[in-house]
Amino acid sequence: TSLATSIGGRTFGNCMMNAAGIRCQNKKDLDALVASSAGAYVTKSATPQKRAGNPSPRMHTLNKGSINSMGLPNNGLDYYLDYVIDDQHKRPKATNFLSVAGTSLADNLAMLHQIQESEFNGFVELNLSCPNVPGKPQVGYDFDRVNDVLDQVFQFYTKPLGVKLPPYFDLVHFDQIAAILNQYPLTFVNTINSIGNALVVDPRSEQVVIRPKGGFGGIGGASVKPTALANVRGLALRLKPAIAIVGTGGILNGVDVFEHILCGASMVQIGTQFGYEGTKLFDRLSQELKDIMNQKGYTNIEQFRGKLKTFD
Ligand SMILES: CC(C)(C)CCc1c(C(=O)O)[nH]c(=O)[nH]c1=O
Repeated sequence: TSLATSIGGRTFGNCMMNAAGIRCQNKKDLDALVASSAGAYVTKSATPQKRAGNPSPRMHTLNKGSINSMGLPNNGLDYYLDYVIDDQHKRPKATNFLSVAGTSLADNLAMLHQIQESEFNGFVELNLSCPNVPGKPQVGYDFDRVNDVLDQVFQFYTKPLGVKLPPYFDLVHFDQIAAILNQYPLTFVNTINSIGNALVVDPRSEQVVIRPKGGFGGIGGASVKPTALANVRGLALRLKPAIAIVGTGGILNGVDVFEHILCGASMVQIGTQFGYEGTKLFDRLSQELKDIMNQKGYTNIEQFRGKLKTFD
């Protein structure tokens, strides 16, 4: 039973990896991912310079979930670029993911130019949940802006690149974002990022649970799985086959991985649950997925990827 997958002509021994932002901010975290049974790793979304991020408490644990407003704490692009290039020398057959989230278009373009000129040969994951011009929603919810960003990026960026999308909740939005993405030579689309600007209240203290943004933050974990599966499926049905789908959101068990793949995901990412369980999560999920595949008579994921049935 093989959990291998391929994206953009690269093969991965395991179709599971971490989601950007969780246990991937420093060398120690990334080394643990390299040593784990995860098929790849992605680095914490990078900005040009190191950032401290928001004041704590900025992440709160929920029952099987999380809310966060971290504020992009990261060690800066140079730190992650050095790490992935060093790792690529050590493990030339592996494909590493480098996440980028500039707080402006200029920052994103500057970082992508630097990566383009470097010897990095892995995948860039461009985080489109990054902020936009004031008065506008995040880039991922401003379709003209998405088009503009990708148009400018692909004027010069020739290495494999994917985008990390926020969740959409309207079928017309699936149509609109897919129509834009299909115009570009994207290697993958990663869906979903946390469900933005949720609010968790502690009825005992009568207070919100995180400090930044008056308590508003992104939700991850079990409660987002139906939205995540809808976005994986909605985009799988609309994107050209050359654009692979990375499924993220609500994965706690092997059956959740199976469902993401059934909806069309070629790779899955785990955030919240990976945060709680650490890298042994990948051993557990791999065994659980293999057990499900054995019960169903599948020997590889291509046999069921995207094969979700409807009633008609
Ligand atoms: C939300 C941003 C801070 C603009 C990007 C980084 C990010 C964060 C974060 O660093 O707060 N948290 C998420 O759940 N998803 C993200 O993409």
